[in-house]
Amino acid sequence: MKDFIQGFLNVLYPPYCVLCGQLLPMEDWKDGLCKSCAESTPYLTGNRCGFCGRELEWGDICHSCLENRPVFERGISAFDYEVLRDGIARFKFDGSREDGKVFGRLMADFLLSYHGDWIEEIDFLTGVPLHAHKQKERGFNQAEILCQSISLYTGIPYEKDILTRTKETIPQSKLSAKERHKNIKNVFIAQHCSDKCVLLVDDILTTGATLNECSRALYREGAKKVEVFCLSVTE
Ligand SMILES: O=P(O)(O)OC[C@H]1O[C@H](OP(=O)(O)OP(=O)(O)O)[C@H](O)[C@@H]1O
Repeated sequence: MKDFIQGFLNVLYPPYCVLCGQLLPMEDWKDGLCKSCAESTPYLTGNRCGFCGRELEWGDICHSCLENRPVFERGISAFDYEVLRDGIARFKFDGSREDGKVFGRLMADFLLSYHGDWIEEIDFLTGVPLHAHKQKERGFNQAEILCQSISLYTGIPYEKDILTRTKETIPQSKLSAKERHKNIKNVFIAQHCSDKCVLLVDDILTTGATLNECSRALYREGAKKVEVFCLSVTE
């Protein structure tokens, strides 16, 4: 009976790979990934900017982070946004939380595989908050789902409600780079982070303005160190 119901659900909602979107026969479905993406997950590795994770030809910091030097200590991103564009849209805008849990699991795998040395010093993870109205409308906060999953697979504690977004802002995705910095200025407040090393999580880094403003708020409340971990970074 259970198999019958599962088979029926698979016809209604065929399983697909959260990374490439390919529809999958059940036997090829492996924890939300197709065989090819599971065997060769397109993580961002190699020489990367120490703040945003963009590829570098030389040096330690990309042009964009040199121009607007982030206040956070360092940062990493697991994927190129172009690879995840459709997947993030399914997660955030179609409400596919299960996809978000897989993304979080992949972030945990990326952290453990390539930046394992970060884990020891981190006191807790926290996510970029949505404004209460937007969270009600969306039904969830994408960063929270990522944090829960990262915490589950790495053992790093997840602390909710450390950051609050005090103003309902225009989505960054609708604005130019210059407007984004202005739009997000002073909209976050933080609590319960004094003397803590915080790993701040979000889904997309474009200008870095959002993560930077959250970091400012955390430092204002006495955080010892803020490090940033993003699911994806744009070109
Ligand atoms: O690096 P930045 O230039 O600051 O942009 C990144 C932010 O933009 C997106 O959110 P957005 O405000 O568009 O809202 P959303 O959650 O509805 O996508 C994304 O979720 C990040 O939080």
